[in-house]
Amino acid sequence: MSISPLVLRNVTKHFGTFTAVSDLSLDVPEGGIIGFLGPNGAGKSTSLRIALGVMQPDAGTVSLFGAKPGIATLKRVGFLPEERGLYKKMTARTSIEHFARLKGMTARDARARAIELLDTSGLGDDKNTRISKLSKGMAQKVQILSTLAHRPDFLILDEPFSGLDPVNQQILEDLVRAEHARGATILFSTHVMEHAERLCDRIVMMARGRKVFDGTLGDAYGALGHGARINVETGFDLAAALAPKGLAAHRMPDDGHGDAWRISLPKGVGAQDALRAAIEASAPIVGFAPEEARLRDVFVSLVGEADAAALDRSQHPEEVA
Ligand SMILES: Nc1ncnc2c1ncn2[C@@H]1O[C@H](COP(=O)(O)OP(=O)(O)OP(=O)(O)O)[C@@H](O)[C@H]1O
Repeated sequence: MSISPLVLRNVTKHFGTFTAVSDLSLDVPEGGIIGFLGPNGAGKSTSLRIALGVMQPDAGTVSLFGAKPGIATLKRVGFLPEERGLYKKMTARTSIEHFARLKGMTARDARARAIELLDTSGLGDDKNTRISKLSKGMAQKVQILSTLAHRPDFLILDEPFSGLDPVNQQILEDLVRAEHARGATILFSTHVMEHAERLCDRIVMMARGRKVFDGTLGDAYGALGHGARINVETGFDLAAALAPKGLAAHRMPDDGHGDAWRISLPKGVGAQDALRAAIEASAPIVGFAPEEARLRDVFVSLVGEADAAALDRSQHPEEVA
């Protein structure tokens, strides 16, 4: 039987009186590609640091490839920390070589691997450019390539997509898929649901230090089922109006047409039934659309609109006044 790359059991971490991670248990199976989701401050980075032994938990246990995190097990891991950092005087190529050699690759293999990775990631022309002369996004790509240069069995990436433009996010998604196809197990944190929807076979959702969901994408969508979006005139409480009819409604981000609500449809109930129920409840309807479940909706249904709004602010920090 294969050993799980990572098992956390009942991990808790306090900073003073604040609980950053609360009773987290997590199993990362070999060959999985797992998205660790949640808004800023949910406890994702702290959990990943604990997983790597960078930080000790106040309670609970960590098992990395069946042992406490240590030199031997960490060689099998590639870790992209949230705080990015490369030596400014090194070039793109020598940076990757440097990290690959730290993980035990020979000088020759590290050099060949660095060149191959830079060529396939659109940085072939910048092999010999110093880090200080690269754009922020390019430097981030170099750091990601440094993380996976030694062909680790387990890649842990903390917010790998943040700071990259859409083209480079796509390149990174392809790279993650290629690493997964090579056989690597992947755990990455993100507050952008779409990356998880496209890449993951399993997701773990965090909010305020607690795990609120752990399962496959199918489980996540199944938990919510199909839905309908109903917009009503501002101020009308659709949740209260539909509750007596056995339908749950959650507030969605405003889309410019009154207040938007998502109705979760139980098995056997169609979107038209929800519309009929809203009409019967005298809801002042201004818009209606049947909807497939999205991960964000799952998150809203689990943690409520307030925490989901925190997730949106994490995705669009520039929109926060
Ligand atoms: N060393 C520390 N000392 C005090 N508080 C900390 C420390 N590290 C993290 N925290 C707090 O713990 C909470 C969880 O932080 P963490 O970085 O794990 O969240 P996250 O989900 O990774 O979010 P982000 O994407 O913003 O990093 C936050 O409120 C943060 O301010």
